[in-house]
Amino acid sequence: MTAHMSAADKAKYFAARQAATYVKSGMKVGLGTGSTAEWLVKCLGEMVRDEGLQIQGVPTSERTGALARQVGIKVITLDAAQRLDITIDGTDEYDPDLCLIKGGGGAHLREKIVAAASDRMVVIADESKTVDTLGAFPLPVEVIPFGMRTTEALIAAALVDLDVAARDITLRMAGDAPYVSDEGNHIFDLHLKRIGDARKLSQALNQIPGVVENGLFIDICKVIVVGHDNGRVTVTDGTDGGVQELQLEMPDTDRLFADLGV
Ligand SMILES: O=C(CO)[C@H](O)[C@H](O)COP(=O)(O)O
Repeated sequence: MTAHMSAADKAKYFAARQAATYVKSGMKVGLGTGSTAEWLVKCLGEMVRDEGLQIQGVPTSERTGALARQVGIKVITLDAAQRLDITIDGTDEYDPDLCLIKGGGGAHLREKIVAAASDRMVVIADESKTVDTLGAFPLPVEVIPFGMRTTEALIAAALVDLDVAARDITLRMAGDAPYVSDEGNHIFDLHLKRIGDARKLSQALNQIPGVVENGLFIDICKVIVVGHDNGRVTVTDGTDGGVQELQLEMPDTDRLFADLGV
């Protein structure tokens, strides 16, 4: 049977494969969460197995930790690592200034803590994640369960004074129950359609008691690696604005799936 890889999967895989080249032996690496980051973890696992790459990984979620161990990456805690050389993670949106919305996978709290502890955050994505202005993707806001409806009311009140195009708030669900993050919290998704001032919004949200962290990543991502399904990869360096275009070889999907165990 021929292994099938969707166009989106190919794009994510190429971004991950290129970003994996930044990882060198001896590094402490933050491992992101989501379907794009999973390709990265699999690529790094293959490098550990086949090339003797020696790294220590700090996962940003329980599910990424489980996958990292499964593919042979040594997993340590953030406190054991203290400082990381690099974090590679996916995103839900990125704008021309490399500001992000993350948290579609419900892991933005740990993702932001890990990214902030890293010398460099590299984001991997496919083209569908690019936007001129953030906000089409609902902005996740993690809140503690205690008094969460009161916190929601404070969020709604704060939004009135902010430059956004819509103000709907929904509680993220997992089946019939509120979604629970790895930290035991819940998530409100803010349907804003367009965020006029992401920095101001982020600061306003994080000042509300009960809010733990929002999904806006501002001035954190340094490099974005965007994959295309034909193997083209665009690397944008946010520090100097440099753009590099690369062409990676198409994988033999049967061999790739066997190698990466997908
Ligand atoms: O922020 C995230 C998880 O909290 C993910 O990076 C984001 O949701 C992108 O996921 P995917 O790579 O599956 O599109």
